[in-house]
Amino acid sequence: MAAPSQTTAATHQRVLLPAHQSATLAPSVLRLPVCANCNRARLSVSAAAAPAASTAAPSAPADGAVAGKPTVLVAEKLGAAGLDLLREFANVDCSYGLSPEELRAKIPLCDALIVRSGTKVGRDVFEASGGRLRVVGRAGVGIDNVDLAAATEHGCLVVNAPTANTIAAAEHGIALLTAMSRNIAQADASLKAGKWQRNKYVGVSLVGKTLAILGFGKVGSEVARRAKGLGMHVIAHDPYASADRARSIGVELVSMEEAMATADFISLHMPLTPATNKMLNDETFAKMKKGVRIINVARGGVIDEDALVRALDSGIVAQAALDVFTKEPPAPDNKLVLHENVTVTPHLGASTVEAQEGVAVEIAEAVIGALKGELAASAVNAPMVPAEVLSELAPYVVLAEKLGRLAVQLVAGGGGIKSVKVSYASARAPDDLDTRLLRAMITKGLIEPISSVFVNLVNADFTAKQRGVRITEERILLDGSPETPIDYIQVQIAHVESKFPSAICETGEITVEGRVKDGIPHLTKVGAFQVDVSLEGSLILCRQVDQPGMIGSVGSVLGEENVNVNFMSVGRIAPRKHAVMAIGVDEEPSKGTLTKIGEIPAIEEFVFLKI
Ligand SMILES: NC(=O)c1ccc[n+]([C@@H]2O[C@H](COP(=O)([O-])OP(=O)(O)OC[C@H]3O[C@@H](n4cnc5c(N)ncnc54)[C@H](O)[C@@H]3O)[C@@H](O)[C@H]2O)c1
Ligand SMILES: O=C(O)[C@H](O)COP(=O)(O)O
Repeated sequence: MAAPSQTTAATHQRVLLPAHQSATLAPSVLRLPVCANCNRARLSVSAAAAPAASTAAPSAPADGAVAGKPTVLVAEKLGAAGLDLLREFANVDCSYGLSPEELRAKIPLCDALIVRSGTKVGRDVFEASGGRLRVVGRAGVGIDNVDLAAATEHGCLVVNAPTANTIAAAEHGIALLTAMSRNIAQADASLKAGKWQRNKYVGVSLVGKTLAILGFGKVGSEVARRAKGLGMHVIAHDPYASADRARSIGVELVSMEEAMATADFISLHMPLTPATNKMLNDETFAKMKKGVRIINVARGGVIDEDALVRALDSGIVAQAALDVFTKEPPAPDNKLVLHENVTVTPHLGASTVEAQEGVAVEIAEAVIGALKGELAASAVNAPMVPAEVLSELAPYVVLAEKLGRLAVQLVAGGGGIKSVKVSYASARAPDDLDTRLLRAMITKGLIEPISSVFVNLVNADFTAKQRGVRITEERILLDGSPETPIDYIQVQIAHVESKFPSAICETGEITVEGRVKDGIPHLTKVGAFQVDVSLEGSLILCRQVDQPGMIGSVGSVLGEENVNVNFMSVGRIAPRKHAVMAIGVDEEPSKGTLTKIGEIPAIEEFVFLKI
């Protein structure tokens, strides 16, 4: 018994077509999404899936490069262990300190780009790449220097190295905290200048003081642990952090207001986003305890730097210790850098030998995995689909793409597709079935045959929305065992005519439905007609008067032309009325063969579909 359940409106888009994407796209971008060797999930950004890199602008390998290997441009210094890993798999071009123009000139030759925080990877870079760039690896945490929207629009995966520099950043935060509170940098400079100023550099103690951590993520929580070890009272503000996790390390989560009002020290550890941009400003400084001390190893942009100068000058903020700046490097006359109550370092938070080796390996593995087509655990702009889930969904992924391909080929006329409904029939609870990947593959199947756009998991929703295609998803809850993830998938296109009118069901939509049988995707319904044909090779759909000899007539036309039939199935409404015959063929029949099929008297309509 079937009961319709939730309907989810997916948001979708029309793509800004990167110049490269010619009609020579690899025909099937995502084959089997699980690597036979390592059983790890594969994502369709692999070399085989690449949008015709060879047709993209210049692609000759650089000097010493091996043809056929992907090219990785490393634009900022990366640890040796990471470079070694990259060189085993790719041609590696280490070009540090490129100007924006030089980067744009090189990027059309590159499949992947690795940067730290010093390289801006803006829309111009993706546009200049001509579509060849498939992965941007950020060798570190913050991805505010990468234009994620542009990356997504160009189907380019962005991965980062989220864990390897956490401890280094936390240690640097503690180093700045202690150095600031004891005036280490100022006293060092004074002594080196020949002065002995013991009275000037009296510090403040940390024990018993309140430290407010803003951003209780990986770095923030490690700073908290260490500060507790120094005897500080630690509170934290983070709208998304778990109170249990905070409690487990003896930290109380508080409101922003409470953090402002009670902290003697404030340490910043949130990402730079539109919401955190200039989060500390005149208004927030005014709410702080007079004489507060600020530490920032997050991003310069989370502080309004002019407001901080004013707060320092007025004495609201006694001292600040900054590793990061809105503009890096800051201008030589930057007032904060020159302020006597400010301790500065040139973005050194991640700069330990250990962290840089770790980050290099972490990002090299992520980039190689992404180039191989594996789903990256640290993908920033693609949905995370755990490998186990992907492995289970593998045959349905193939089915989803093929149903999309079939459905779109059944559309007649140039009105365009506006509305697609996808129904997943399953005995699984809605929360237990992740359909993002299937939706992406249906989108790929729907869009690639009618455009030169390369669709992958990264840009599927964007591409559909850009093309004005609204895709809604529906779950049909079935009774039965939830062991099989999906019983059938149905794709319906509304408000269009069909070149095979029998594909339009009673409610007016082009309808195709499929199931996975023994691991093979099958087409099981066209319009109102039940059929059963495996989705391999190509497909001929015929509507005919149900009468003896039809299979033989069509079969012999195909046989005469040496077209091998791999599957045949007839679905009919009632005996001797109308029937739909679905014929799977290994070879593409010639036009003449198709004309001959059309001339068989009982055939009322037919269509040839490439799967
Ligand atoms: N200086 C350096 O060299 C260096 C090194 C590593 C990380 N970082 C920076 O440190 C920051 C934190 O890194 P991480 O690895 O801990 O990241 P993370 O994602 O683990 O933690 C960030 C935390 O900030 C929280 N957050 C988001 N918006 C917030 C808001 N409005 N108010 C309060 N909290 C908010 C999130 O919920 C999350 O818990 C990032 O900006 C990163 O770029 C700098
Ligand atoms: O976000 C980060 O990981 C840090 O800011 C480190 O940046 P870096 O790689 O430029 O040192």
